[in-house]
Amino acid sequence: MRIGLFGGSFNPPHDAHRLVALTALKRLGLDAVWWLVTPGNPLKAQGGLAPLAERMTAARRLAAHPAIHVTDIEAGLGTRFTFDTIAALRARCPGVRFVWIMGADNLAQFHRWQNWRGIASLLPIAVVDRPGTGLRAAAGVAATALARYRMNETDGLLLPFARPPAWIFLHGLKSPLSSTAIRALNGNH
Ligand SMILES: Nc1ncnc2c1ncn2[C@@H]1O[C@H](COP(=O)(O)OP(=O)(O)OP(=O)(O)O)[C@@H](O)[C@H]1O
Ligand SMILES: O=C(O)c1ccc[n+]([C@@H]2O[C@H](COP(=O)([O-])O)[C@@H](O)[C@H]2O)c1
Repeated sequence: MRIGLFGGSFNPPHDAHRLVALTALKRLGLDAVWWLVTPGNPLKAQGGLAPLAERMTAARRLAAHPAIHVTDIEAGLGTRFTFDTIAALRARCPGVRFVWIMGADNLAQFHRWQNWRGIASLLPIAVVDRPGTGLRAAAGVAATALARYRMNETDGLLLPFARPPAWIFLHGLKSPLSSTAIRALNGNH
């Protein structure tokens, strides 16, 4: 089993989340993508964060795909830091090949995540391009530090089997959508 882990605030979820998941499913040859709806991103202020149950319901409605599973696994595990979540999932699912999926904006600040080098040594990572952030991400601290482990974009199907550290930057269809913009439209910052 090859499973993509796509963590996010999903506050609210939008079509770009679905596009990222579908891109990863196809380009990495995954069996499924699990959306890990976070109880709260450790680096983001929690003001304005909708309740987890509300974000779960909206994410399930939006995902609507047999290979996308929307979960609140981090609430169940009692983890918030991605390193802890991945370590717990790997211990529970020894036969599964997990891949971490994130947008390019998160690669740009990946070096601020707790034990980010540890995350990169636990599992392969797929970064999906995002308008306005791709160049900054590709030249950032984490991308530079991990440069020698970057795989060719055409080798996506090999990524789930690669020994970490290993990562890939997927370009292709890009969506400008963001939860921030949707909250602003709804008058809810
Ligand atoms: N338009 C997009 N293109 C590529 N990746 C995206 C896009 N929107 C979100 N992502 C990625 O999806 C994951 C979850 O993102 P998140 O739920 O924080 O959405 P967001 O739109 O970035 O929210 P906010 O605007 O509140 O920061 C992250 O890895 C993020 O990089
Ligand atoms: O572990 C960390 O230190 C860490 C710091 C920032 C973000 N994350 C995770 O990154 C994922 C994307 O978060 P977000 O808010 O950009 O959607 C989500 O699963 C967060 O828990 C994790």
